[in-house]
Amino acid sequence: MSSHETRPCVPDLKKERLKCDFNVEELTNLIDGGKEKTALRRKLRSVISSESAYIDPIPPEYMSHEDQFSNELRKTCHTAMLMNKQNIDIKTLQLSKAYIGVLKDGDPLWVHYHVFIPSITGQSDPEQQKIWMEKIRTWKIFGTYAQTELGHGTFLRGLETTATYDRETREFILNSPTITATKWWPGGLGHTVNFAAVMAQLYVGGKCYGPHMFMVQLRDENTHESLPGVTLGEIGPRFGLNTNGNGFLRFDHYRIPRRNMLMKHAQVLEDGTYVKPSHSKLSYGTMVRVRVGIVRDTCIQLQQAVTIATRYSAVRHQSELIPGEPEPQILDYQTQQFKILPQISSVFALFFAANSVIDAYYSVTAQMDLGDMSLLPELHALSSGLKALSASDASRGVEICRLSCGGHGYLASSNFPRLYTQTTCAITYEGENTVLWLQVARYIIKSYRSAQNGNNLKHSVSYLSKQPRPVRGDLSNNGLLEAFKAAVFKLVSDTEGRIQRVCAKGQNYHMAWNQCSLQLLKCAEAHTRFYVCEQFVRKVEMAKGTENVKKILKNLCRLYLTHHVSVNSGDFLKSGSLSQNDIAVLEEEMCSLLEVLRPQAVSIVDAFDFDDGQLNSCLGCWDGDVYQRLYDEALKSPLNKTDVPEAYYKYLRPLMQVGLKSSL
Ligand SMILES: CCCCC/C=C\C/C=C\C/C=C\CCC(=O)SCCNC(=O)CCNC(=O)[C@H](O)C(C)(C)COP(=O)(O)OP(=O)(O)OC[C@H]1O[C@@H](n2cnc3c(N)ncnc32)[C@H](O)[C@@H]1OP(=O)(O)O
Ligand SMILES: Cc1cc2nc3c(=O)[nH]c(=O)nc-3n(C[C@H](O)[C@H](O)[C@H](O)COP(=O)(O)OP(=O)(O)OC[C@H]3O[C@@H](n4cnc5c(N)ncnc54)[C@H](O)[C@@H]3O)c2cc1C
Repeated sequence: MSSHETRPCVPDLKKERLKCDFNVEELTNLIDGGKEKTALRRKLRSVISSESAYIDPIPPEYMSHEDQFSNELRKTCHTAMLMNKQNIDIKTLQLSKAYIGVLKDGDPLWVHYHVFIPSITGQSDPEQQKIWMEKIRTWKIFGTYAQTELGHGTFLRGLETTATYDRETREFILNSPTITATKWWPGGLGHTVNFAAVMAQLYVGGKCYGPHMFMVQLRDENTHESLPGVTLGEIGPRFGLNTNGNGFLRFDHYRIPRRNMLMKHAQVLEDGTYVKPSHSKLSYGTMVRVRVGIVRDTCIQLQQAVTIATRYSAVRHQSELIPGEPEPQILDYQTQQFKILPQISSVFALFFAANSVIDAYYSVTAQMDLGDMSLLPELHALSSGLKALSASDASRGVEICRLSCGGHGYLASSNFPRLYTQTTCAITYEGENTVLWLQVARYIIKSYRSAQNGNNLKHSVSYLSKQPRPVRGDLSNNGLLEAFKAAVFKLVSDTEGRIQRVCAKGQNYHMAWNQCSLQLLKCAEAHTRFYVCEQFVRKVEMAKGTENVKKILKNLCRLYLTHHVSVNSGDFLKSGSLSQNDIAVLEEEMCSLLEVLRPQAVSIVDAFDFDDGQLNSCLGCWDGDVYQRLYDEALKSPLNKTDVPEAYYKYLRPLMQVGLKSSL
């Protein structure tokens, strides 16, 4: 039973919480990664929530662009100070969910912590790390990751910023030769950071060696003024995340010492000798790491959205289910359950997938540190696929949750607009999704061809070694996983065959690839979906705990499988791995799972254990007092300060006084 049950809430939510048939705390512990982690998160949360510095003076929606930025910078700097004072590692805070809700619409130091620091630790040699990390630790250096330019974000070989080695002075000269070479987007670049890890084309002795990373000071450490040869600014309001301080940067023949090239993997020696890395894509390592982290971040954003939608759906009553009877909770409508419960199952699918890709990341990078690069392509494909799938599933999920709350979901005070802009931008940043899907497809097609040539495949693509033969009519979890394999195999073999046919007609391979790219996208998504399903099934099989928690996990897993079979039924039918009758049986099972899970829905989202401050939503509060909160929040609008606004006297009254001249 829920440990929160005694806290006051509206009768609808009380009734829901009384239906709970599992240990909510146990599920919370599972999601946190153990009892100790739950305790640590709550301890951190109590530190955070007792800080008056985190209270916004007015709702940020009513602040100017400048004030919003300043307010969030104030809070993020306060956090650094606070963690220092409390002797808490800031990374521990950020990796627990405790910090959620403090920063409302971005964090000017997010890229510093999550992209810049990993670049320094992952791309510089031990001596460089020692110097820079000490300055980072003592807050002398705040940095960003400056890669994207006005002209190119995706195609890194097309970047135009140059870093030319001057053997005489032993310096690199950074230059932005064109307008399109302007660095554009890096978080915090505008007015926050004083350093950047800059991706630039390395030139030595007139030869281009491709994109490499450089540590570049941009602002004076004392005055914070931009240094001569550096032009900086902010890029203006965005769709969301308006306080991330995204900026632009131009170099005018700006000189940095030779040792400011990040030299863990490649080096330029004093005499200009270029020492190449053991793998040409090692300088892209930061992106792999950040993509892995995005799976977890988007999962947490979806947790917030489903918590809001589920609680609201238990409180909201609308229409009649049975004529003449009282209006039911909207959660009783099957269509509403179908909006929300698959999103809850998605949270768990992403949660298990995030854990497995994080494990894979650490084991592959440990192997790479010993010089074995063989698993890098697998890690690249896995991290790219899971980043793309998690960002698009979470973003779609948040939007479905918003829609499930009707009109009130459209209010800023529901917090859906912010959750949506946070998840949808993850589709774009750190590798645009389509582009990443095509990277996954490249790996799958290459693997499939290798198998066709008699080689044995390993890891996530091993099932492409030979045609899977699922047992007809086996609709168990393992049976469905076999059906998935067969469906993906068919998609991949058909697509590869089509590429070959297009080539046979005289088209070159690259054009054939482009002509088949819609199918390639499908292959990539289906392969990654299969991976997520497999992880879900295996992790639930291995889960320890009480029977009732295991039952919840099993039902959610089954809902995830049946839902995705239903959505992609055409692929299963085409491959012959499932029959029409199988699909019908599974869809019926999916509907009964909605009914089975519905009474537990509120308690499952309670287990995500967000407090009201974190959800920041009138619709998702613990006590369900939705209508009073909506009303109170509306009263905060500056327009409500006066009965008759200034704009009436300026515009509406003169118009009303003139009146219509004719009766047109
Ligand atoms: C309320 C509080 C909220 C707080 C804030 C919340 C959120 C945060 C907000 C903002 C976001 C923050 C950060 C975002 C940071 C960024 O976006 S940084 C910029 C990221 N940019 C990208 O990701 C660029 C995408 N492009 C690429 O990754 C590559 O260029 C490419 C498209 C993959 C292709 O590269 P290219 O050099 O052209 O390679 P090519 O196509 O020639 O392929 C060669 C082979 O290399 C393989 N490969 C490519 N990448 C990698 C890699 N990373 N690792 C390993 N291998 C790689 C590729 O598959 C090819 O292999 P083959 O064997 O030849 O097939
Ligand atoms: C909120 C936010 C924060 C960011 N933070 C940073 C940061 O801190 N540092 C940084 O360096 N960058 C940052 N970026 C930039 C981000 O990484 C890029 O925007 C992203 O990688 C996409 O690149 P692009 O903008 O050039 O898009 P484009 O590549 O121009 O994409 C436009 C369209 O073209 C399509 N397309 C492009 N190439 C192909 C292809 N090969 N095949 C098929 N279709 C293709 C895409 O699918 C897309 O539909 C940020 C962006 C955002 C939105």
